Amino acid sequence: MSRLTLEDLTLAQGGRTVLEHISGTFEDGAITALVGANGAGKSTLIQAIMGLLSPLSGQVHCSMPKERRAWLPQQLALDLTFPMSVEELMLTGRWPTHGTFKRYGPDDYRHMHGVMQRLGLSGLAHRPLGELSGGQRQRALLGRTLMQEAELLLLDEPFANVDTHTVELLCGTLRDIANAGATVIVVLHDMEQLARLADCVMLLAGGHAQWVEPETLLERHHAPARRHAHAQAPFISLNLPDVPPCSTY
Ligand SMILES: Nc1ncnc2c1ncn2[C@@H]1O[C@H](COP(=O)(O)OP(=O)(O)OP(=O)(O)O)[C@@H](O)[C@H]1O
Repeated sequence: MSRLTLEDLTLAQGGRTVLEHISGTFEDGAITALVGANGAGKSTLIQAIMGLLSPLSGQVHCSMPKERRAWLPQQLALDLTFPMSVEELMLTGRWPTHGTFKRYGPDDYRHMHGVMQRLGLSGLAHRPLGELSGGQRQRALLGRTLMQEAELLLLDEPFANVDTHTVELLCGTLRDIANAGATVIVVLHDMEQLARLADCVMLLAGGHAQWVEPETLLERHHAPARRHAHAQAPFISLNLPDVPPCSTY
């Protein structure tokens, strides 16, 4: 089953077309890796899926309610001078359903404490966001989406600048979120993480999208590495002219 479909989307930024004829269906419960070089249009596509950017043509069909859609932007895009604690950030996850000015009830706090425990944040509830490490901050941001009970989760490079323990925790939590039926789309640059997480891959290049199986991408990536054993690159190679399309799309 799918609650998110892209139909022949053309998207522009600043009057310039960035992506053309983008189509595809995102299955419930699947994790899709969104892959592409800098400037390929990954954030642009995310903005369109979130309803923050109107397409020039085509449509995003999304049947998840707006309050159940969550977007984790790149960490660099966040204002860390904003005076907010981990607990306050987590509780903002309740705003879409709960409203900004209503008092939080015992259920909200119970849920929050469970999420904090799961993400190893229990000792950091009152720490200002500006005093967190990259990994702690990313856990707090994911915690916010768990508070929101997101059914559509879009993450832009969630593993950038985070420690290995946090990568483990985030990967496990994202899989749990998907197993619970959510649609998860993650912008990834790292092959190891792609191998571990992705059920399918949407590759953006030259203004177009191609659906590929993760295994195909990994085989292509590792083939040159076998020939040049000392030159194995950790990041995704995007020179993939003949990648066959993903069979499920
Ligand atoms: N607000 C904007 N106004 C004008 N052009 C923009 C704007 N935002 C993005 N662009 C341009 O649109 C293109 C796609 O940008 P986008 O941020 O979607 O790429 P990306 O794949 O997410 O890149 P990165 O990996 O660097 O985050 C780029 O050429 C970028 O310069």
